[in-house]
Amino acid sequence: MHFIARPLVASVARRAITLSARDAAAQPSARFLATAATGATTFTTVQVPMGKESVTLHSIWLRDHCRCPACWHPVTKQRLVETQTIPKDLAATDVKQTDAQVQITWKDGHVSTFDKAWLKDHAYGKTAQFKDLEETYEPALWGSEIAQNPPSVPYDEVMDPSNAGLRKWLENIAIHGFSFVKGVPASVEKSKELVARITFIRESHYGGYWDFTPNLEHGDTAYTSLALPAHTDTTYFTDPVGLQMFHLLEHRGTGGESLLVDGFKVAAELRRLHPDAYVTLSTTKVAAHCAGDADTYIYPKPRYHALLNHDERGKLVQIRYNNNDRSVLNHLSFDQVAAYYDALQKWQAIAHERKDLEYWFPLGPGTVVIFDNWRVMHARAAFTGYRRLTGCYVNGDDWRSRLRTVAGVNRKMC
Ligand SMILES: C[N+](C)(C)CCCC[C@H](N)C(=O)O
Ligand SMILES: O=C(O)CCC(=O)C(=O)O
Ligand SMILES: [Fe+2]
Repeated sequence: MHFIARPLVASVARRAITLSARDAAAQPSARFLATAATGATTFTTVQVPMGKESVTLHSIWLRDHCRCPACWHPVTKQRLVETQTIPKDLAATDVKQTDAQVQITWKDGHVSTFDKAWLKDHAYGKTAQFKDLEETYEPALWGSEIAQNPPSVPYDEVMDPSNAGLRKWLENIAIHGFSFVKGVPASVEKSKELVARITFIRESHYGGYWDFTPNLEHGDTAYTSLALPAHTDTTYFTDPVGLQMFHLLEHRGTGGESLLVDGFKVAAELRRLHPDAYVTLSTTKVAAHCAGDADTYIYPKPRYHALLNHDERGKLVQIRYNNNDRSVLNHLSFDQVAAYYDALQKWQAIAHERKDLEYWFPLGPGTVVIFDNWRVMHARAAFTGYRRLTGCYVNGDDWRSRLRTVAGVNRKMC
């Protein structure tokens, strides 16, 4: 009986667990927020002519999005209209259209003029709510084959003020999740100048541009000569760092090779092979900490986060995984703990044991690597001897902003 029941119980339990993991993710507050969002309030609407067709939009939305210079600052692209002053029963006294525009006269005399192209982009309701109108770079997932042609840009091209090389460097990161820069003068100064082509460095309790050896200067295994398994950094920050850059300036000893693994590829494999585990790692939230220094004890707020994180359209946008830095599991139910470890080990079997997903390479003076810490995991082989690794962090928002500006992405989402 015991043996026969086990698979049945396990599968039912797993289904229940998956559901409860989902429930656990949809905390009461999320459920409350969902109902609150549908609270009924009546607003007047305007039938906006769009050529032969028309679209029904709320008057308050139209007035709130008025683009006249008194309502929307033409330079700063900031709203000036005070939304709270817009009456719920605001009525339009006249609506006129030309080929390219629609002009609405409100009963208070204010006139709002909209480009039809803008309205077409942003009119909500019938069409899908979440539109990303700006150019986005589709990730190209990779495995060990990336070694044949790793994304790289020569140093002097990145430093060229034309920004063509900088754009290539940033597009490499957006598409492949990482890029080398070769021919970098082997100094901290020149490495700092290089990263400054993107933007400012993200300071942390590790400092700004770090330059370290295995001397336990900080209470973290990165400051030892131990091997480090594939991970993303700073899972204990509320906002894990966006980029990480390494420039190994000196190593007198053996080992210490670097590894990159495409976390999005690992996630795609997990989804293909173990969809339940993908859901569990997308909905079960765990904690992480940084507590190795006497004067530092960091964990995020809110405290718990999933390993796989998606945007509002369900697109995977962030891997948050560092098994060494994960905190004690004391907030899950008995069954959720089992489901979590089952899913985690399925993730780890792909992330840590699939040679076909590993890209090992040697760092060294002159070779800089930079990677998207929200997507690409990094690791290090154990090493001996004196090893001086330098590098820095960069905020995710700031490197993505720099890419948009050098790529001339239009600002349709303002
Ligand atoms: C990069 N640097 C050596 C400064 C810090 C390393 C921090 C390592 C930490 N366990 C984490 O994963 O975030
Ligand atoms: O020493 C290395 O090559 C990298 C160590 C590491 O993971 C880190 O510093 O974040
Ligand atoms: Fe790391």
